[in-house]
Amino acid sequence: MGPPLSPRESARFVAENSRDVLVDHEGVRRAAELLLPAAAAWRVEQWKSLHELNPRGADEAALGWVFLVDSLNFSFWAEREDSKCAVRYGGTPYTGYWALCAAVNRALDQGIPITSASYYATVSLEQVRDIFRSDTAVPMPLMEERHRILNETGKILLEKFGGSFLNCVQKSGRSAQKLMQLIVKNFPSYRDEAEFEGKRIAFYKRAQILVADTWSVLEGKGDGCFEDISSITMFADYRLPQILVYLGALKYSDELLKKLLKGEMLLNGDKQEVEIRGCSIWCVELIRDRLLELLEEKGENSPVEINSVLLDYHLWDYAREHREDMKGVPFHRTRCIYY
Ligand SMILES: Nc1nc2c(c(CN[C@H]3C=C[C@H](O)[C@@H]3O)cn2[C@@H]2O[C@H](COP(=O)(O)O)[C@@H](O)[C@H]2O)c(=O)[nH]1
Repeated sequence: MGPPLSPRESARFVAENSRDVLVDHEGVRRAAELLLPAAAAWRVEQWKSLHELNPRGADEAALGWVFLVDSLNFSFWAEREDSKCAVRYGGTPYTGYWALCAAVNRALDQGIPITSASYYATVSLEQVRDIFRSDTAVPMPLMEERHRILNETGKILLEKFGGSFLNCVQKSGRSAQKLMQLIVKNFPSYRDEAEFEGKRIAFYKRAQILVADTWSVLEGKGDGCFEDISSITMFADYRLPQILVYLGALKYSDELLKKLLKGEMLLNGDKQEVEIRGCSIWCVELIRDRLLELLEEKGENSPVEINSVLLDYHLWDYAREHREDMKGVPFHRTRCIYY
């Protein structure tokens, strides 16, 4: 089997052959109109200014933080919405993805060098359980997998990149695509691939968000000045499909919706799981295209930066802020290390 299709081509192929998930083109246009006012204000600097747990710096340590966090950036959803893992940091309880960031910052404050490859390459399961411990009775999911990934990833970073993700970034020669390929080639836990209708496809969600967070922590400057950042697609997680359905840009068949409302699990790689993820990526590509058209029509001359990364970030934050309103729309439950 040859190399997989790129995430964008994989998304197009899935959307063209999907049966249980549909991109609603009228919904795409409405979503773009709804997002247009906010889109004019999107800036790469918001990754820091809007999120207090993200690193302030743009140095090697900040890159080490991003690499560690994105190596563990998966599967935070709780079996029951009313009892979930939470990590208190600076007096605030954080849940989901933010619980991971809070636990990393808590460890660093306690003098545990959790972002150093020489540490996490040999960290023990007991130490990992303690570092990522929840302040509720519900632990963070997939703790054993997180431990295995820390050891595997740390060892590879030491062997191939001198223990520094900055070295990996510098090998990419300011190309987002080259950095993504370096990541999936060298780090097995990032190989988010599948088979669909006889073709090998790839969504590379964690590799793409790692490239995006690298671009963001470096504020699009120096080693992070990727001239092809616009070629990175949205990150196919379990939150974005939920908000795309909520906005009416994505539609599920009655059969699939019934399954999700019952809370049935989908296996990573299942046909319906691939359709949800692939159609979500394609849907965001189309919303991005429509936003660019609308800005063109408006003759918007302010230096607006519209790409799928900033659109994804905004939709993800929007989903977090509108959790209550979105309660009626189910997210798909898949337990895996890829998203
Ligand atoms: N598509 C997309 N998926 C994202 C993120 C983020 C956070 N990204 C950084 C970028 C902006 C902020 O500044 C953050 O620093 C996490 N996730 C995914 O969501 C899920 C966790 O959800 P919940 O259980 O509700 O916390 C899980 O699969 C996680 O991998 C994103 O931005 N886009």
